[in-house]
Amino acid sequence: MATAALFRQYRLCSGLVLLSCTKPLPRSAVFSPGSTATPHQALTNHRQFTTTSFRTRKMPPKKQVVEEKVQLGRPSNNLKIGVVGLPNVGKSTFFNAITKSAVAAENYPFCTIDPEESRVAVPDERFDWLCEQYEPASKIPAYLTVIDIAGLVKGASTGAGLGNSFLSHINAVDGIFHVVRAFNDPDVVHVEGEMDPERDLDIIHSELRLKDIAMLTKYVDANQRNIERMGSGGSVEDKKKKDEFATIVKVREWVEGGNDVRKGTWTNKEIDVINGQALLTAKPVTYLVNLSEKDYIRKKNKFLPVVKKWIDEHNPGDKLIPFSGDFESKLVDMDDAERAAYVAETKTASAFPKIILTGYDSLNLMHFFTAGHGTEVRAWTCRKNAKMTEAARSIHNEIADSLIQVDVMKFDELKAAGNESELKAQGKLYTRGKEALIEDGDIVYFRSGLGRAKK
Ligand SMILES: Nc1ncnc2c1ncn2[C@@H]1O[C@H](COP(=O)(O)OP(=O)(O)OP(=O)(O)O)[C@@H](O)[C@H]1O
Ligand SMILES: [Mg+2]
Repeated sequence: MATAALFRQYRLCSGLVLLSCTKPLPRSAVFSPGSTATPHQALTNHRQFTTTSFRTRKMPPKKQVVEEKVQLGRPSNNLKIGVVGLPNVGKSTFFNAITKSAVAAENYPFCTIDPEESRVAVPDERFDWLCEQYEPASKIPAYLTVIDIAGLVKGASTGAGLGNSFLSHINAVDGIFHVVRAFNDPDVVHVEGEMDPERDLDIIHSELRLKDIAMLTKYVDANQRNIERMGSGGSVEDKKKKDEFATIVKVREWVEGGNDVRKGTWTNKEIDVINGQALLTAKPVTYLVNLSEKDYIRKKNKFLPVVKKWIDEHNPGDKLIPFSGDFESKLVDMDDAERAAYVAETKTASAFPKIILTGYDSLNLMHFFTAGHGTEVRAWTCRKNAKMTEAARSIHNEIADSLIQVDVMKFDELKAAGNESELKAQGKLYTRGKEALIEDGDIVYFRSGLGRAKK
């Protein structure tokens, strides 16, 4: 009763103080139940504070509004990466080994026709540490979805090989693992005859670009007359259509100039238009160079510098990772002890952890964790720079829609503290609002209107 009365008084008094001020009060000036100052004294203190501070303090610089950069690609937490390349270069061999699947991977071109999809766990030492700490009944890592796609040949964009439809399979993925053959095995047929990774890169690169040009041209042809009819004036809607048309023409010129869409510098408005077109060369690419086992173990292959040079010239900044389909297939078929012995004997490790992490990163993905003692430790995938609400959406829409606030532990601080109770005792359990950005590796607890977020 007494507390309620005090609280009412506090609200009334502080309301009075705040109402009579034009500027927000500094913390020290606000009347509070614990303070010995009366509301009047608090206000006087505040006035003294503001009068002196006007003389001595400079006005803070105006805050610059930084426009958030729109990202190329789908804004989803469930992105997929497709394995692309010429026929018979080892795409299905790679897919089988990395996803521990068993799709047909035989020595003849167009062995794969329909796309195959599978998931691979994203390796993360932080996840392993959390599992040791929380001893959960269920351990669910983050996953990357990989899709094995049929081989492309020269002229695919105009229907050659098994046709244009294969390019539409690439349309359905968000990023590309481009497999380049650099193993020289006369028994494995090469669709172009001789080995020549530079030519192979040119073929895939130009087929993807030609398909984009065809899609952009289709748009231009369908809209040109309409845009011309609009003239220079027009409604807001007309202006929007004209801007969109101008962007498409600009993007087509860029691609016709031999460039991939993802390497252009685009404004946010242009990116919105590009994202509406699902262009193939807008997708991020990681180049995977398939070596013989011998070359992979000795870390030497005459084609590697050629591929590197090609990437630097055409798509600087894109990642190149050498691997060996042969070596990886062998490792997958071994049991743990055999694998460890083979890795030690050859002094060579699998390229897969690096490939998975690079692919995941190229899609702008990261993960955060939920962890409960004895229950579940789980890594959830979301886009980099996601707000708490978007991150919550990767768990459940209803949690995102009724999110109130989030308890956050930082992984490094948790590890340094040793456990959750010690971390809390150190005051390092943070509360974040739903608009705050989530960071890679955060261990979170979403507090939503639904009650406690399911772990
Ligand atoms: N690093 C390697 N060294 C030697 N042979 C390899 C290597 N990688 C794959 N191969 C062999 O190449 C052949 C073709 O492989 P795979 O079926 O995986 O190719 P693909 O790219 O999926 O072909 P397609 O486009 O026809 O589906 C298989 O016989 C496979 O064993
Ligand atoms: Mg295949």
